[in-house]
Amino acid sequence: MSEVLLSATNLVKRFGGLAAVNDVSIDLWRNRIHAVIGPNGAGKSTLTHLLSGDLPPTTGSVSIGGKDVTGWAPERISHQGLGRSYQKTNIFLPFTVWDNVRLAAQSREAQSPWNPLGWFSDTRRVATKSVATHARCERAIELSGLKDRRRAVASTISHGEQRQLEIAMTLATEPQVLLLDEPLAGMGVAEAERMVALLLLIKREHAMLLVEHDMDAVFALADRLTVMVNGQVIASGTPAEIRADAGVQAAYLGEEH
Ligand SMILES: Nc1ncnc2c1ncn2[C@@H]1O[C@H](COP(=O)(O)OP(=O)(O)OP(=O)(O)O)[C@@H](O)[C@H]1O
Repeated sequence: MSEVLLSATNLVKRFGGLAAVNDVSIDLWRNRIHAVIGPNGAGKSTLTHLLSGDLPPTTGSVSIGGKDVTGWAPERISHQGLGRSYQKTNIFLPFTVWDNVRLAAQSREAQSPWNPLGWFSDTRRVATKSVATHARCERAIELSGLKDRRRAVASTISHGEQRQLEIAMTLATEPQVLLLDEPLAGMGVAEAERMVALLLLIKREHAMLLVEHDMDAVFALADRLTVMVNGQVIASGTPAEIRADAGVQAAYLGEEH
């Protein structure tokens, strides 16, 4: 059954005189992908930072699972059920796929701030203690399609597999809501197709916000779209509604979509 897992209301983020996000409201539903599109500088990344707690909003509110999380720190919001991937990779390249996922899973349990190098020396002891962590890692790796690559060192896997690994690391924290910032960036056609299939699989159990410039992927994936320009929402609706919106065509999409 579909339900709203994250609700953002009238979010505003000002940087000095610039309103990078200007009165944006968005609901994320379980089993639905909500894509946010718009030209460079539209405010898409800033919006995801507001939802994850990486930036506090100037005004407006965010709730997750019905709980008001406005102004909470990112770690606390993560514990409330939000997972996010970043445009800039968080992968530790000298470590294996499995170790990266395990570190991400353990970040969920740690009391101290995120310090992966410190934890790494301790991982063997923690892993044997924590059957639940192990199971979470197994599931995240399997779901993200990396089962056969678990022992590979992250620096040796392909770019597309590294993006799958980021998804696995996010899933290992068992989020209800996923914020994905350009998961297809830099991918070739075959890698992009694999990632689209993966995201369709993952969405069944999650609410997902997708920021992505690859419009073929966006229109293949999104159940709803929000179009931002200069910090403001100029349109929001189904893919068919967005395709037919003359204002969106003029401002962003052009003729091909
Ligand atoms: N920390 C900051 N301080 C000042 N201005 C900022 C800051 N972060 C973002 N901005 C500005 O806010 C606006 C929105 O930026 P944002 O990165 O959210 O856009 P975007 O839609 O994600 O762009 P892109 O598609 O290029 O990633 C831009 O004008 C940007 O320069």
